[in-house]
This record gives sequence, C-alpha cells and structure tokens, in this order.
Amino acid sequence: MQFEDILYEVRNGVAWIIINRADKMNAFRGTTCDEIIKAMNKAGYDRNVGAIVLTGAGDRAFCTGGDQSAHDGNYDGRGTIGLPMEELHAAIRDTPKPVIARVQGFAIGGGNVLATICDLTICSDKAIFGQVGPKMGSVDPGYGTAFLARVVGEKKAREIWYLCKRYSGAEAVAMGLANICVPADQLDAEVQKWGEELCERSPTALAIAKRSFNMDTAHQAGIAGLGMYALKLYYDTEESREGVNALKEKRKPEFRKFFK
Ligand SMILES: CC(C)(COP(=O)(O)OP(=O)(O)OC[C@H]1O[C@@H](n2cnc3c(N)ncnc32)[C@H](O)[C@@H]1OP(=O)(O)O)[C@@H](O)C(=O)NCCC(=O)NCCSC(=O)c1cc(O)c2ccccc2c1O
Repeated sequence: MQFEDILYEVRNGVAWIIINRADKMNAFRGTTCDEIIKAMNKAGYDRNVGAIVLTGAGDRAFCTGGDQSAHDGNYDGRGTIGLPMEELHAAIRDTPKPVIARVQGFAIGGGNVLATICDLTICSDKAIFGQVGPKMGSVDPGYGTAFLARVVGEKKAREIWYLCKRYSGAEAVAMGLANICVPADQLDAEVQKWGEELCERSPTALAIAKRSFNMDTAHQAGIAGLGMYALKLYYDTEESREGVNALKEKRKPEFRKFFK
C-alpha cells in the first residue's frame, strides 16, 4: 500500500502509523485522513499486528488538527466539511486492536481529539495538549467535546474547550488525558514496550474489551454526524472565517465584529 501523507511500519508486531507532514506540524488534510483510515483498517485486520501506535513525524508536533492552509470555508477532502472526520474517528474506535497515541510536542485542535479517542496515550515531557476551536472558528461537535468530558470530567472538558489553554504532559496525566509522561528520549522505547506487552495479551479478549468500552459512548457518533451539518453552516459565516483569516495573518481574531 502506497501512502503520501503517512508512514506505515510494523515493528515486532506493533503497527506504527506516523503522520508525515512535519512542515505543517502534522496537520491533516483530506488525503491524510483517508490514509490513516486505510492504515487503521490494514493494521486492525493483520493477524501479525497486536497493537497500533498513532503519532506524528519530528519532535515539534503529534498533530495540530485540520490543515488551515487547506481550509477555505471548507477543507480540501471529502465529507460534509471537506474532511472525513466521522470516519477517521470511527476507524480508531472500531479497529479491534488497542491504539496508543504517542504524543510529542503539540497535540492541538483535531490532533488533541485524535489523542483523546485513542485507547491509550503515552506522552513526553515536551508534550503540549490543548484545544483551539473557539479561538480559530471551529469546534468538534462529537467525540472531541462529548467524549472528552467522559475522559477528564465535565468541568475540565468545558475549561479545555471554552478557554483554549495549553497543558503539559504532567497535567495531562493528572487530569486523565494521558496514561503516562516520560522523558522525551525514552518515549519511543516506552511506547514500543507497551505495544509489545499488548501483543502478549489475548487479541480476542482485547477486542471484546475495546468494543465493550466503546459501547457506553457509541451514541456520540450520532451527535458528531448531525453536528457536521451545523459546522458546515458555521464555516460559511464571516464569524468562522475570521478565525482562519486571523491565524493566516498571524493576528488576534475579532469574532464579535461578525457575530449576528
Ligand atoms: C500549533 C501552534 C500552537 C504552534 O505555535 P508556534 O508558535 O510554536 O508555531 P507556529 O504557529 O509558528 O507554527 C509553525 C508552522 O506550522 C504551521 N501550522 C501549525 N499548525 C497548522 C495547521 N493546523 N495547519 C496548517 N499549518 C499549521 C504554521 O502555520 C507555521 O507555518 P509557517 O509557514 O508560518 O512557518 C500553532 O501553530 C497553532 O495554533 N496552529 C493552528 C492549530 C489549528 O488551528 N488547528 C486546527 C483546528 S480545527 C481542527 O483541528 C478540527 C478538528 C476536528 O477534530 C474537527 C472535527 C470535526 C469538525 C471539525 C474539526 C476541526 O476543525
């Protein structure tokens, strides 16, 4: 399988899916989403793979969400908003293997959502977690908000989305957003160790456990699907475009000027 935006490697039974767009801080465009979906399915149904790692290339970012240079009212791919976000999130949740987010640098916006949805998160002491949606004219109306509240609790999730603060790896562990934080030079070894340990467990027991954990929040896919249509309408407003424009022009957005 040939990929343009990602790398796919199997290391001793652990499949590594690496977003390979370091120049864009591993932001995803349509192609990136489609390739991650394919890779999740490939790893999920490969009998020689016991665990999956999702990460980004380089040390500056895990993933900074939607590629804003490919965002002009809509993103550049397929789906309601020009990115198949519902399918990407479903691919991570539905693949029958545990998915570990390996977080170095920024896990911001949709990158933060991807890490949240993964089964486990291992981060380095250089990791920075956070949301940017209301700062740049977007929001994730599904797992990124509703599921986050299940992970870190309602108050913290609302703080994360409303205030768009940044959080260290240690803070992410304290709030339950990450499982463990290790020094940056030990991150790869730690992630591979967890992956290989998962390979020793019964794959069927893990698959059933994963489905069972997912069951409790499966209805959130409905909120996401419906919300995408609301988001599409929002992206067509001056208020939302102000966020993208301000980011490109490296200035503070003035949303209230456009609020109707
Ligand atoms: C990540 C940052 C906080 C880093 O700041 P810093 O000051 O360290 O670095 P720079 O800002 O100078 O960035 C360096 C370089 O990288 C480019 N870049 C960074 N992020 C992106 C990006 N997302 N898209 C395109 N390019 C990016 C940046 O432009 C610089 O390039 P130069 O050429 O100028 O050197 C900071 O960069 C930052 O805040 N980035 C933007 C983050 C962002 O807005 N992300 C998108 C949010 S929306 C989203 O992700 C999203 C997610 C979902 O899950 C959704 C689900 C459903 C619906 C919608 C969703 C959605 O919209």
